Amino acid sequence: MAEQKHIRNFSIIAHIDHGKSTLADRFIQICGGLSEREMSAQVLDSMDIERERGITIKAQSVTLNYQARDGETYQLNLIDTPGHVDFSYEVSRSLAACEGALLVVDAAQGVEAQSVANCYTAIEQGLEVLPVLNKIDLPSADPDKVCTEIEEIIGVPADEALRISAKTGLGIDDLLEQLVAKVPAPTGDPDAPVQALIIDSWFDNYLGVVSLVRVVNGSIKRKQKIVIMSTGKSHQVEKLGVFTPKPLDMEQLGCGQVGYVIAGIKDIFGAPVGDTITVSDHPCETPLPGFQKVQPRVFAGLYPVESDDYEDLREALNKLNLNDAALQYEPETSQALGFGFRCGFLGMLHMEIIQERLEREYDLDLITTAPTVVYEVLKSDDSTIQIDNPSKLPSPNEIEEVREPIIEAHILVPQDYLGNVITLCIEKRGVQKNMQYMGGQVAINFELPLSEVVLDFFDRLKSVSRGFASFDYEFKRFQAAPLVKLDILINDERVDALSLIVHRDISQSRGRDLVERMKDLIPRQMFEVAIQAAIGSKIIARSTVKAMRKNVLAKCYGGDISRKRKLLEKQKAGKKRMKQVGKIDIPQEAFLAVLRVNKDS
Ligand SMILES: Nc1nc2c(ncn2[C@@H]2O[C@H](COP(=O)(O)OP(=O)(O)OP(=O)(O)O)[C@@H](O)[C@H]2O)c(=O)[nH]1
Repeated sequence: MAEQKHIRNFSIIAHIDHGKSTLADRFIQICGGLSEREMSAQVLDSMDIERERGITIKAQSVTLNYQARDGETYQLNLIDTPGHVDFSYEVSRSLAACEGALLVVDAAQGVEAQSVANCYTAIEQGLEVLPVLNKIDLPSADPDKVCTEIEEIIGVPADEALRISAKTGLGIDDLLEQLVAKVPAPTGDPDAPVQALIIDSWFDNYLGVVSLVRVVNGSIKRKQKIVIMSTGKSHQVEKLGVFTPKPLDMEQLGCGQVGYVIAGIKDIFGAPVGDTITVSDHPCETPLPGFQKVQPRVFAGLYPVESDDYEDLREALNKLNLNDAALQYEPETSQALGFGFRCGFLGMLHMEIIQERLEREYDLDLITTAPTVVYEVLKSDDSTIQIDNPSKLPSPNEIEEVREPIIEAHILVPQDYLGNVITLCIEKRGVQKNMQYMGGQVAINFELPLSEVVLDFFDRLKSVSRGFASFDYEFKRFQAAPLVKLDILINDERVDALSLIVHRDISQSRGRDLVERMKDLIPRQMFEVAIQAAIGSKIIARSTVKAMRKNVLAKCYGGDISRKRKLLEKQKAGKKRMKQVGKIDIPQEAFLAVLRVNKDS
């Protein structure tokens, strides 16, 4: 087991695509964690979806042994952090297990808003931050300029920043040396009562709950009785060890180490993230501080296409929630969609990922309603309520005012695209707060309604700046605005799952766009379908889906039953991700039509 003074716990902070995974792979290669063949796939991104989307979502760790130039062998624990703006809360979680962080900046792209935010988190948590310039092999790399940016925008000295190429391997040895020299060893007390922080937990069908922990004080041994402090329950440690990145079982996890603990916990809420583990024969008195609870910002309804899948959906959400504390859900019923869950997410990417995981890992077919933010409503009786579902907005005579969430966006953009970005923010009802020129980049702050940001702001920002602008945001306050509820009626029935809350000034055009788009999305039925948009009792737009001319079954002449069944099955397959509302089949796309309307308006 490594001596405490030879342990280095660190994370890599980087904006998406700046090369974090490539660098991690390079470390693993140099330290001999995997064979050439095993290196073929990037190892830190462990979930399928991550690999496909090329983004890192969940915190993972890898333990490496590095033989340094001073002749000593160091144990390097690399804790992975996600790079997308939706997941910044997971960054602070990973950083809590570290003494140092490598701030990796693409030497051709320069500093981006997300890495600024994450770097501040690292500094706040008292970590030693080492700036590193990556992709130095690219002809477009401008390391001097990027060094200036790091100093001006982030405010960390960059004169000793190493210039590396994670791709070619240039400078990686020097970087490992710098890491060992500058990142401090963990300071815990090996003789104190055990305190281990749960950084991540996930559910394994064979092993039960697997937790990634950072041993802060004392040490945990195999077979020992541990206690999960929040539940007070004790369990015997069956296995513990480190990821190399393959799991490597050990006899004990020493003070300062990061590794996994498996203690036969079958209850999926048995070892929550942020909780403290101690041992039963000599327990500690107080738990570690844990993590701040995160607030979901975007809400949507998730409904099984087949109502029989409801319990499976609940079970799947329970399991996902174990290592994704940001995911919130509670049962909800919709007149149109039946039984489902209202789920809270950090942002749109988070929502898409959860939906994909539910469908892929848990084999569920789901309908998602259009995402919405939380509104605060001051009612005429002076009470205040928060609503996360537009259909719950009280009727206008009960409402004194409706308040929407306002965020402050911090945007970094090269000067050439500044005009486009400002135009976009103003279109999204933004109010400019601040602007500062730094090197070739401009840092601007805008206050924006969150509802305008969650839908497509990120994509639009990328497209108007050719991918160069980056942003980060924080919640500011609720603010009154003239907001109204727009209802959609299908054949005179109000479909609660299609209601949305919009700004009064654009409600007319939004309603018209929406019914037009729905007309194209709802397939023809045996009868005419009228689609209407209404505000209160006033109809503001209407469109019609014409009746279908032919009946598929008519072809069967009522005779051949097997043929008929085949046709029906074919139809059923085509019906996937459709929901029958009344007598009408509505496809998934129609529920999300509002997202696209937003893009064009
Ligand atoms: N030329 C060059 N390309 C690099 C270098 N390092 C990484 N890349 C490339 O940059 C792209 C992004 O690298 P990744 O390592 O996947 O980026 P990442 O930061 O891990 O991205 P996330 O996992 O989404 O956070 C890949 O196509 C890499 O091959 C480098 O030093 N030089």
